Amino acid sequence: MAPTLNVKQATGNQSSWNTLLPDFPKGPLSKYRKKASFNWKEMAMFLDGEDIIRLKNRIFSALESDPFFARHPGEELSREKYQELTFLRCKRLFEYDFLTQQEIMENPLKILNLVICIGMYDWSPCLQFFLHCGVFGGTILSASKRFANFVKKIYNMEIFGCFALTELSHGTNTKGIRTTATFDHNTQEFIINSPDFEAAKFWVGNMGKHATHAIVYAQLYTPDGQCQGLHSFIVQIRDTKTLLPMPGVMVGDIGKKIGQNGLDNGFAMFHNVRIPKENILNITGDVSPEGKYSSSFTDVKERFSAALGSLSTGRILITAVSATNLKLALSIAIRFSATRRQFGPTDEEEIPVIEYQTQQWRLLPYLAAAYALDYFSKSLFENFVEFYAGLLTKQKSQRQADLGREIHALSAASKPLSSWTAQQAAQECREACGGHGYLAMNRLGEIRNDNDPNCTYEGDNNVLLQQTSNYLMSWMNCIRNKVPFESPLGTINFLQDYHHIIGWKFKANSVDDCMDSSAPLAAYKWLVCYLLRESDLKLRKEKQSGHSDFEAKNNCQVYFCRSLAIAFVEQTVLQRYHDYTHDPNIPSTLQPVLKNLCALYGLWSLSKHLAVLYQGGYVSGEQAGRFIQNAILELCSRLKDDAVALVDVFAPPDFILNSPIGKASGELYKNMWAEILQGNKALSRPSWWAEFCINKPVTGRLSSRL
Ligand SMILES: CCCCCCC/C=C/C(=O)SCCNC(=O)CCNC(=O)[C@H](O)C(C)(C)COP(=O)(O)OP(=O)(O)OC[C@H]1O[C@@H](n2cnc3c(N)ncnc32)[C@H](O)[C@@H]1OP(=O)(O)O
Ligand SMILES: Cc1cc2nc3c(=O)[nH]c(=O)nc-3n(C[C@H](O)[C@H](O)[C@H](O)COP(=O)(O)OP(=O)(O)OC[C@H]3O[C@@H](n4cnc5c(N)ncnc54)[C@H](O)[C@@H]3O)c2cc1C
Repeated sequence: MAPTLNVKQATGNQSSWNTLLPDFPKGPLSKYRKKASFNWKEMAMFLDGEDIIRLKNRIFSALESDPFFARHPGEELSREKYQELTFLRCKRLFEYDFLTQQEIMENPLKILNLVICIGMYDWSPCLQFFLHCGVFGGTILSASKRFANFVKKIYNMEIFGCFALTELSHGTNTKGIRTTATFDHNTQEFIINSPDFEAAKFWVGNMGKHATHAIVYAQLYTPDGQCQGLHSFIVQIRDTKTLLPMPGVMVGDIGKKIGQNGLDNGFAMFHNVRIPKENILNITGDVSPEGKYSSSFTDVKERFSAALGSLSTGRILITAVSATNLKLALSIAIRFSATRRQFGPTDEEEIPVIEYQTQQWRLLPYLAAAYALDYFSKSLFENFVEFYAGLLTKQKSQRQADLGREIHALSAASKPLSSWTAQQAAQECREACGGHGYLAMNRLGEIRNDNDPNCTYEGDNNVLLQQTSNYLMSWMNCIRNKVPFESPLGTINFLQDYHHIIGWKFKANSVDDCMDSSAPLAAYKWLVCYLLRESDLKLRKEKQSGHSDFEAKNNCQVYFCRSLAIAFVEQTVLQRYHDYTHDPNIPSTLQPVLKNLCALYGLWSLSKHLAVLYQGGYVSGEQAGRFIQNAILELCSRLKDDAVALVDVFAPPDFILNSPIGKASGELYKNMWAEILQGNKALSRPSWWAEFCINKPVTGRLSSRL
């Protein structure tokens, strides 16, 4: 396995911890904080390092003291007001300019932390800012030097951008995109057209109300009438002085969504919109003044991959964004569970609900997942930084191409894993907080609804998983013929041992044998090899029985390729986290709890595949399954007293978390009560009081109309 994030952080000393990480107020959570097996400040310093903690503190305290970011408890904003406020907040982010180019160059992980910190406050301004600077700006920046003028205008907000790939009738199927860009060599322009309303660009973030420019994906037509496939173009859609639509552009807002309503998602139709020739993003191809098409990619498939390459950035970030939502939801639910008391062994004493086995089993595996996925998303981001550096320097090596494929395969499965885990966790956390979890002020509904589109945008989860299984299946020939192979990040290297691994059996003879992550890791390696073999066999059988490639692939998804992609990415996340937590350089004060988290994540994830493990003969007998289940319960019980400290490590300050039941003091009732009474109309008589008091209904008056 290629090196990932190293165990490199110095934890500093007690006094530096106290300066950067102030103590929490004393209160009902103190009891659990005292019981923790480790010091949460040491863990935070170890995981993030001093530099990142300083950055986080800088961002959080700027937002907290800025009136534009003030919270308004009890107030309900209209969608229009929320969109306006989101834009004002986005402008403030420009004014803060939290990261210099120098800082980004020195430590690119700071960008990820910037996204996470702003998103922890609210995803709407975060996405608005990132879609403009990162997706719109980043795509243009990596295209070629000829866009320097655009780049300047992007980063001083002279223009505002969006990324327009999806259309009303096509999203996932990018080959089906129907917007056209026809080159007119007489005027040296491209003419952009939407053939009909079903080809209108749709769902595009920032397009609804305010973006002035869009990266528009369209089928490129050269004057010889040839379609050269999907390419992207910079198209001005609104006047920068008036925000009115440009001639030939019909642009608008798609309406209220389930979440993220500060963000204006929009549609646009183009009618003979002319743009200069230079506005083609010449990443995969270009057109000469005479209208001749050229591309550095001879292979059409390779050109298509490169045209969609920028989508991997979003998928990697969404892996981290979802892990962040997981952390937010858990911070609230675990602090609540450690302070909420119901029932008890005696009539006198009620116990915190976290003491119940079911509550532990419902929450603590997600806590373990939060740690594992957080680590994975950061390590994948670091892999991506290497790839992006290659793109900027126009690397054309085989390694660069292989790295792009591997990162695509990993991010196409890590986005589904992370977004689904966060989605399920947000619901579990909501229920784990009982009725109070359903009160909007406690934020679990917002977290759940804002996380939801992570499962869909930047590629639907179920379809993306097919990309990962295609990648894995592509090694089958090498495996069959025993041809050596490896990948730049080494994530598939273990498949060289396929013929040996496929014969492995579950070795644990006791619960104790399962308590280290090496046990689930071995099982995962077998599971991936088994599912690979079964998927390959199934595909070949489907083809032999006369099905077309399309039908055969379609018939191999459920229980085969889909499970393969999920098992592979879980295995990869676990492998990386296992290597990390078992590194001898981890401080001895932190290693035991980190190892417990890793083992719990591995066993809990694996337990969802128990049926296949039995079906394929890796485990047999009643005992094996019982060992795994009992090990999960034992790890939950061991982690129970560490849980509050483990969320203290990643929970943002109260102002950012914005949940009375999740506040660091643990005074859940006082905090909720205070917020309820702040609601601006909580105690007032309703404006429609007379409808009850004066205008009484005449019972049965309308029955004759039925
Ligand atoms: C802070 C967080 C940011 C959040 C931003 C939120 C805002 C949201 C924005 C958006 O949603 S923008 C729109 C996003 N849209 C999509 O992601 C579309 C999803 N669909 C696709 O990406 C693709 O069409 C597909 C489903 C991946 C592939 O479809 P298709 O079946 O037509 O092609 P294939 O034959 O499978 O692929 C051909 C070839 O290309 C390779 N490839 C595809 N994508 C990539 C990529 N990104 N990078 C590298 N390579 C790629 C694919 O693996 C095939 O290669 P081979 O297998 O032939 O080697
Ligand atoms: C909040 C939000 C913001 C967005 N922002 C942007 C943006 O800024 N720019 C932009 O261009 N787009 C944006 N999108 C669009 C987004 O990228 C698409 O919605 C996404 O790619 C999924 O495409 P779709 O909606 O067409 O789904 P569809 O492809 O129609 O999927 C519908 C269902 O069919 C299933 N399905 C489809 N194909 C297959 C298959 N081959 N095999 C099995 N099942 C299949 C899917 O799993 C899914 O369940 C945004 C979407 C949302 C929700």
